[in-house]
Amino acid sequence: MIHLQQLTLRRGEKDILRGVDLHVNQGEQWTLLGRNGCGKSTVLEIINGYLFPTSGTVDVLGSRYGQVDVREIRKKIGYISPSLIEKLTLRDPVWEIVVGGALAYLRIYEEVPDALRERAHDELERVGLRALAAQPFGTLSQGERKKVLLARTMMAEPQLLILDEPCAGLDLYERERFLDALSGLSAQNLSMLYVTHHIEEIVPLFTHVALMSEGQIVASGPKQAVLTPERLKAAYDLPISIYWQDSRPWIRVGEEASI
Ligand SMILES: Nc1ncnc2c1ncn2[C@@H]1O[C@H](COP(=O)(O)OP(=O)(O)OP(=O)(O)O)[C@@H](O)[C@H]1O
Repeated sequence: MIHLQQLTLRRGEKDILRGVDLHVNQGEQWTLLGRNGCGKSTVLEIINGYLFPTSGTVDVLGSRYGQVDVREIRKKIGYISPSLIEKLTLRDPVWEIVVGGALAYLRIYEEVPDALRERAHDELERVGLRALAAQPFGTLSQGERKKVLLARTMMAEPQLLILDEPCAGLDLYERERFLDALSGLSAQNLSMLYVTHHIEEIVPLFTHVALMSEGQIVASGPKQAVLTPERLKAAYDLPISIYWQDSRPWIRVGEEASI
């Protein structure tokens, strides 16, 4: 699904990426963790074809970037970036925002076929928001808006879902509802790459973790193998205790590493 090999990205005097390797296979659901500024969003922008590495190779959904029209690949990728909400029109009804995902439009200016309108309502149903379909997008809570983005993204039937800190700014309740909605969407033919600062967001849905530090992936693989106190300490420069409950990790910052 995603194969990044030895990616580097240099901007001026700064090496933003310093040899990133990442291999995401079909049916795997990944989270990408790392401190502020370590290069996570840059990696996502490269995968979406908005940034090009200085060196290294990028293969996404079987195509090598540089040899294909990335706009074609982008149609198969659902990308929920922090700036997406700002591009949408707050007075548009929720169902129209969702329909826009199928047409790759930010606003709808044409008659929407009934079948598409129905699909938008079905996607809203999947994330538990059908009742809000006619409401202006701007009247929804932050958590509801994030779930609308999810429904919108699924309209394009992506094979890859890339989410950059989708739960940022959500309260505990909204965060859990969002993660439930995301878990409800998971399917064998959909892979995810989810960036977060919060280890407890690595719900059972997620199978793999990549840990980034200073422009490199310092560990990657099945989540239980990667999320060890030693590795987290190295990545975050803090003593961190971790314990698992129902395949979900919880952390505590502190010296006593044996919870
Ligand atoms: N155009 C640019 N020119 C110079 N430096 C840049 C440019 N774009 C990004 N950077 C730097 O690259 C580094 C990585 O940024 P990036 O946004 O990928 O980090 P991140 O891990 O997503 O951070 P955060 O968790 O804070 O969102 C940062 O230090 C940032 O300042």
